[in-house]
Amino acid sequence: MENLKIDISKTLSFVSEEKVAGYKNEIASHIKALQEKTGKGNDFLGWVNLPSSIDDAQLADIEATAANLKAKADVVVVIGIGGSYLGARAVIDALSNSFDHLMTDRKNPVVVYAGQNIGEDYTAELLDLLKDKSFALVVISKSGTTTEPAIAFRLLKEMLESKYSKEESKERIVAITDAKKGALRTLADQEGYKTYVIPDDVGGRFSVLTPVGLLPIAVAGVDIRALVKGAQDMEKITTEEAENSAAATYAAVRNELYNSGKGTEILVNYQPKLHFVAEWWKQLYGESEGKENKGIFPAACDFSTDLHSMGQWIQEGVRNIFETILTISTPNRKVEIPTDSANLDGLNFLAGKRVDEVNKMAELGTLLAHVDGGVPNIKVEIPELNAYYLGQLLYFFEIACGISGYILGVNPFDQPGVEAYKKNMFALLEKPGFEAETAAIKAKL
Ligand SMILES: O=P(O)(O)OC[C@H]1O[C@](O)(CO)[C@@H](O)[C@@H]1O
Repeated sequence: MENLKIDISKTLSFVSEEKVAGYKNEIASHIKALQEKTGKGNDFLGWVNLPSSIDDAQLADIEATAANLKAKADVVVVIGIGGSYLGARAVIDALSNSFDHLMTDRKNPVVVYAGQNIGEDYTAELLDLLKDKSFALVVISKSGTTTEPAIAFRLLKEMLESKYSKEESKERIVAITDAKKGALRTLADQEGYKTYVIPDDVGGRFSVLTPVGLLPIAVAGVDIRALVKGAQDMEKITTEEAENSAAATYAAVRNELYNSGKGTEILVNYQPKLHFVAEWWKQLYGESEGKENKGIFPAACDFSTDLHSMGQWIQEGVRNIFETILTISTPNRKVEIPTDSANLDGLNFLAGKRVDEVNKMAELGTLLAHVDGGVPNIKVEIPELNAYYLGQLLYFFEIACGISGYILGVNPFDQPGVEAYKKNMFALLEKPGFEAETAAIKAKL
């Protein structure tokens, strides 16, 4: 059976193969440090062997809860932000019909999201939508105090409780949070909600394979067993192949590109369903590496859509970028381009070809043009877009991120910089306890 593959040949006119291979010894020691939990941030390494630790009972319990929510609700609102949101959305969007929300005759509820922004119109429109819908809530917050999901949960819980009895509402809320501490844990225990634990040693951006991701993904009807199996296999492959693995190669080449002045990486897809995989990847790499005034800036583009907006910049702008193309060998569906007798658009030369053949030539043509234009290209390829290969891909990016962060020399498992905006926001909102910060910030305005 084929596995995820990496091809770095189109970076090798920019960085030397010897230099990329030269990271191997260092990488071997970083993988050992991740496995043995001896490196920086070692109290947040629970994700490293997470796939292989997931057992049948855990999956069965999540599937049972998902079935319960499916039976009760037409709409399930997943409340969370950052790592408590992006993993679920990445997998659900990648594996659902592109027009899922318009599908009738459904087997699974529509999953919608809240608490990932503080847009008042978004919030009002969601509340309007839910008035006439049978709905349930999956609230996800490790800390239980993150402002965005806490506001959304307060509003949605109030609405749920006014629509159903208090007792029924408890059956329609699942909380995923810390085992012992935090506001959400306290509330969930008081109210008797069904809960799942976010392990202490798994940070938000590495939590997609915990109930944080698995429960919403199961609610959407995705096969979580196949997803976990893919991640387990990639864990095994990476452990066995270590410094010769695809993850090690990715970590090495992106660091070598960074050291040669390429400070921005654009994750490129040719399947719009992968848009949120890129959003998940952006948080994974951005929060892990962007610190101590260092780190590759993780950006993303959906091609060929964005070739008609960002293509000019990528082809001819500042030469400080490289691309990582996420490619799917074979699409799940088949559509052939028809013949047209008038041929006014001149496309009869494509008649009988599959749409994906055109897409693949757009991909190859773009790759060659961008490399000629001074943009190194890495290619990460999975055979098909399904739960199994997505599981491989998620773990591949996670382990490569850990290795890459250690090469960079930072602690890839903290995110101290995220607190700055929160502190200012609380000061501006005059949160009790922030009196000194309020006075200081008001003096700046
Ligand atoms: O699950 P919580 O505690 O609400 O945090 C959500 C997100 O906020 C952060 O702590 C900071 O953005 C992320 O790491 C995390 O994924």
